[in-house]
Amino acid sequence: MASSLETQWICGPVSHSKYCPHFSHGLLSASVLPSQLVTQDLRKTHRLRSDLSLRPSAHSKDTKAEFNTATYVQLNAAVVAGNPASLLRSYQHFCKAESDSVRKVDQAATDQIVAGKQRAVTPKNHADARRKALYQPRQLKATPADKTAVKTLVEWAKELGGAPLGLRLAYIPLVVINDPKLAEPIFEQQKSSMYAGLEGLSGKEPHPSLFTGKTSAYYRAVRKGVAPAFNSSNLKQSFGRLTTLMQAVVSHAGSKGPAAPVDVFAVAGHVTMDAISLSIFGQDAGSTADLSAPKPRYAKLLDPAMAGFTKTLATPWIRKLTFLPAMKRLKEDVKAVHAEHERMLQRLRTCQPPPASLGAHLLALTDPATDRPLTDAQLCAEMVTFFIAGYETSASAIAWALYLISTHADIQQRVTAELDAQGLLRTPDRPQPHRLEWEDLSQLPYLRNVIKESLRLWTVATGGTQRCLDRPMRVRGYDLAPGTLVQVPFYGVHHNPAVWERPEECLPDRWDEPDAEYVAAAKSDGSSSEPVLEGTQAAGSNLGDLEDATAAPNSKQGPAGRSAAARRFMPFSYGVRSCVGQNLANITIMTFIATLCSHFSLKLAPEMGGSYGVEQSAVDMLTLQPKNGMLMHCASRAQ
Ligand code: HEM
Repeated sequence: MASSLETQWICGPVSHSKYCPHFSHGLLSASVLPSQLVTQDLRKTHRLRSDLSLRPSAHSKDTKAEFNTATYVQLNAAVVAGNPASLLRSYQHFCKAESDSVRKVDQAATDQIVAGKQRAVTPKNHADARRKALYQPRQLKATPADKTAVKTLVEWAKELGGAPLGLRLAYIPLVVINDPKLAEPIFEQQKSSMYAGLEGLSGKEPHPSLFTGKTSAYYRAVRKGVAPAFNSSNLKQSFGRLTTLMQAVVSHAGSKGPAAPVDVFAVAGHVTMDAISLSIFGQDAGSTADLSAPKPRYAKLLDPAMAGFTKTLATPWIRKLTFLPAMKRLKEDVKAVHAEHERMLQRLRTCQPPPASLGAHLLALTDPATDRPLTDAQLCAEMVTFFIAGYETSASAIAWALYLISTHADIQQRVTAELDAQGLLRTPDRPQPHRLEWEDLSQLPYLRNVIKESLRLWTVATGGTQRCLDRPMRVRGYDLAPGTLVQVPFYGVHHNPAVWERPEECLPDRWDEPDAEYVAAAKSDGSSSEPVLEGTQAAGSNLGDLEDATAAPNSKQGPAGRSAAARRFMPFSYGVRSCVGQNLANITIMTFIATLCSHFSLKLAPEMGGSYGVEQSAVDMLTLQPKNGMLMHCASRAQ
């Protein structure tokens, strides 16, 4: 007998509404997660921590009532990820932040005593100063309902590997699932209405795009029409120009010398912007010509408008309240970006992009409703989508992979050895290695493994996908009603200890295992003896005859001989609405990293604050980005 999820909701009524700039947290903290819930998480993670025999914090008694904003954000992320390991890591960040701020207070007191001002340092003053440093005060009180809620949340997270978690989004049930087996049929459901919140960004006349729209006849026509632009033979045609862009990166890093750090995230942003421009127009956008600029010109316009839209995704109506200074600013940002989109559209209509390009495929599309070419509004929405979906995501993926390489000497050494074997490594004896060629890409399996491991550990699309159920579904004995929102956070899936061995460790060799992208049969079958899903159709593509550039990596077939295996690796999502640009992304990431590592040895700059500093600076703005860039010292291999 199924229990009704309605009686099992882990959250009490929404009692807190804190605006939070991070999408997946913003989504929740704006309307779902009572702050008390998070407070209680802290208490609970104490237990998790001691379960795992970690040293208790000196301040553990104080954490029950107050904590700082950074921790709040971190823990929200962990809750969304629904994963005990991630909760734990967040808590460790919290303890480290705590001890850093307290250490500063202690140091100041010591300095005063040394300077002969010991009378100013009374025990009370000192205790007050420590307390103030510990918490940017946020008084939070937990209700009994919250306590029960958190117990359920953490117990579920721990025992079920995080799936499913029930929350409420503005009183609409939201279920978070990070068990790949349970998540599989969710990918057949329509995207939630949240995506439509991005639609005003492309132009004055908003139109659903490949990314934001529901799976409709129009959607299918567009996907079918653009997918061939991302197949190997078409991408191969612009590969030479991509490697030319990379020569500019090599010159830029070389000109800095080993002493001055290079922000590889910013540089990658220039390259990915040009790569998408190349793909659409057959010409780059000139971004790579000025790699010292912090951002490409278009990104300077797009990023503030995108950030404003992201923050208001769950509440798009708020954008109309232009008497609010933030909304007035957003209106101006959007106006500027619309003007730029207008220019880009004119360029697309007049530049005659090469036949293999994405632009040519876009211009050839027809709307099945009218049987006519796309209107300006439609074309603009599609064109802009590719920049929004592809530019920053690919740059972040490059930055995270380079971060792993630069902080793991053994990994960097193996990447280098592989490049050397291909004659791609610059050495004193080989000052001019051969330029990366298309055929080289398939000869770098270890680098490919490193990139996959990085996409898993540093899942760019952290929050994953959000779908809306169009029919009743039963998930692990819980009945979900039509209209329930279901979120599959890819970060949570990729860190789920129920389906990954040592999920928090960077182990590129795991990808050498056969079927590494799928849940091991024993685990997926053994995780639950009850039927986990009922009332769902068998998993299968809705795309019919669609020629999908991503068909192979997202095949629903699973590994040979195990057609029902669930896919656990989904950096580009899964199934019908998976990333159409993933081939371009993979090629750009691989080309960037192979070229940079061929010419330079990489070391994370001390300014980043080591791994701790990097992890602390990761922000989730729809995608996981290194907020402070990714500074690296690039030492030429020619010396
Ligand atoms: C590392 C880089 C990238 C990552 C991690 C990534 C990830 C994703 C994910 C997770 C989705 C599904 C989103 C959802 O369901 O909410 C998606 C969709 C999409 N991506 Fe990417 N993406 C990347 C690069 C690109 C590039 C380079 C392009 C094109 C230039 C692109 C174009 C798209 C489009 C158009 C969609 C919507 C597809 C559909 O619904 O049919 N992406 N991407």
